[in-house]
Amino acid sequence: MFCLGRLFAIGWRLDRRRLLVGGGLLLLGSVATPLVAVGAGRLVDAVTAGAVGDATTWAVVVAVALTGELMLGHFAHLSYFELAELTEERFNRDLLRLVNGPEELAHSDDPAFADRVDLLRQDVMQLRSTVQFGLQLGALVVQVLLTAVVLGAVSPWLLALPFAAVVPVVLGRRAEAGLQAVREAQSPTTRGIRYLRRLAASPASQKEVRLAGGAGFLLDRQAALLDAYGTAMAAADRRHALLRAAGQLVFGLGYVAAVLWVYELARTGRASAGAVVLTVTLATQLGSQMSSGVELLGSVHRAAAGLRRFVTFDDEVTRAAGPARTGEVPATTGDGLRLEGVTFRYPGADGDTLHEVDLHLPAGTSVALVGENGAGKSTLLKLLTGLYRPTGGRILVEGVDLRDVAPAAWRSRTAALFQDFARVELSLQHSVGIGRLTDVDEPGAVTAAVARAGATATVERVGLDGVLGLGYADGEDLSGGQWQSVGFARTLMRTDPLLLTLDEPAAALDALAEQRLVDAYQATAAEVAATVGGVTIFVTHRMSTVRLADRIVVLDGGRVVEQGAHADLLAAGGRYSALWTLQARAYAD
Ligand SMILES: Nc1ncnc2c1ncn2[C@@H]1O[C@H](COP(=O)(O)OP(=O)(O)OP(=O)(O)O)[C@@H](O)[C@H]1O
Repeated sequence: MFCLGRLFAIGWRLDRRRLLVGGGLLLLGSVATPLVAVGAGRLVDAVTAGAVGDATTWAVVVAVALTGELMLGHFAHLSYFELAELTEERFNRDLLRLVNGPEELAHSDDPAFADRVDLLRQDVMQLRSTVQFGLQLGALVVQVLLTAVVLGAVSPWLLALPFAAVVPVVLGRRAEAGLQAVREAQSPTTRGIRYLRRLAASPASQKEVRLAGGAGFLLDRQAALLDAYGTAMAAADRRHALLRAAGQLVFGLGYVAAVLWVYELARTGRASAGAVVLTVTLATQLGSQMSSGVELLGSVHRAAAGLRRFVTFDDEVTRAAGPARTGEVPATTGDGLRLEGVTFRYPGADGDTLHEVDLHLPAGTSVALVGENGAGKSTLLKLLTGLYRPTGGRILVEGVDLRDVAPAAWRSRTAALFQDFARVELSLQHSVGIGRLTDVDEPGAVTAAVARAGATATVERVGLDGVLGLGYADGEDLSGGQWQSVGFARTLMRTDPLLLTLDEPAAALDALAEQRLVDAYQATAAEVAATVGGVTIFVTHRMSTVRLADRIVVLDGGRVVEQGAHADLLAAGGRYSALWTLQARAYAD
């Protein structure tokens, strides 16, 4: 009832006219159903008595009631279909808000979070029609009450039949709850099945799957998961079916008793033939009403569970966000960035990825971050850009703890190109422009960023209005390197960042494009250092680029093992020197 109350309130706010029209039409329709039974009974009595006039009247009543029942349901459907669309849109918006709600990204690494979002997506589809189900349920209750009144008028004993109809409804509801619990417990398996399907069918992975002849392997894994899912659901379905059958048996026995009883009344002259027809019709209608009731209650029950998940999720997101942080980003950058004993562990991970990192990056410094695969370079950037919070230690911006700064304020002063940069399949103007939303529709700003990123050739080919990618439109697909240049241009939309980070931004670029990128990076680094004292961090394995930085930081196993200028680190003869010599030798050979 909590669910229906809230959904009706939502429906009322979304479109009260449609809610009232849909509800009104269904209510009228609900009167029509028992009227058909009453009319049929009276018709039989009129025919047996030879009263042609009465028979005609009741025949018309039955015909009108039958037509009305069908038509009203049809018109009601038009109203609540529109309402369902609005409801779905509202919950989708809510879901997007909640998924993006937590200020940090830590939740998105939690598999349980993905499970929940998956379930919520399914819930939206359930919730969209719940107002309709609620209205139909209401109409059904009115029908059953009217049926009870009419049956009671024939014989008070017949009132037992509506009660017998409640048994299957209750048992069906219990069965549905059990089924739902099993479905939820199977969520990781269904997620796995969906993932394998995507892996086998997505254009990105299909090439490798095909070359490796891996389709069979993936199909086998999928079959194993489907098997596990099928076994769990089949057992639950059996229990569900047994409970429902038990309920229907109770009603069936009640039905037989009611028919025998009214037959007995008629045989002993205490009821007319019309009363027998009336009772049999009502009892039959009650049977189908009961089935609809079980279905509708099941749907409402599922929607209630979904709505509860939404409410709990909302509470948790709000709680996780903690009190709103309103601190300003310090205006000047003399001290720059400091990391003090920064430790970080991914949610659910067994160990720390970063250990007690101490770093001071004065304002205006250009930094190259070096280290083997898995050393923690990207993780450090995620912490610095405020996407994750350190699990220990603190990050200071101009002496202000990042924890006290409003996340949105800090993000608005950072610009980043991540290793797994997004391929934003919008028009080139928007794909780049969303790097700074205030200028998203400014062709001048986008053209300038594109030029600095060295992606002018892409604009010439596609045009600013040309859609990138083939995801949903007949757009222009780009090569990996071109996508990366577009991502770089997006990053450069922010012209005054206090922190600019590029994580292996040249991984997909050809030698010429890489050189252009390095030049653009250096120019930007110098510019932001001079104008706002911005710190720039470049992650790369290319030592010729690394040497250009003011400061080189070497990470190993999540620890800073060396830092300093190129010449000092070479002279120190440590890890950096070894890496340098290795690459230099490779080039010399
Ligand atoms: N979302 C995540 N959840 C759990 N562990 C993660 C996650 N992302 C990274 N890790 C782990 O953290 C460690 C550091 O990863 P990170 O991506 O920071 O390394 P990296 O130095 O950038 O490596 P590369 O040079 O390969 O890009 C790795 O062991 C990785 O498995």
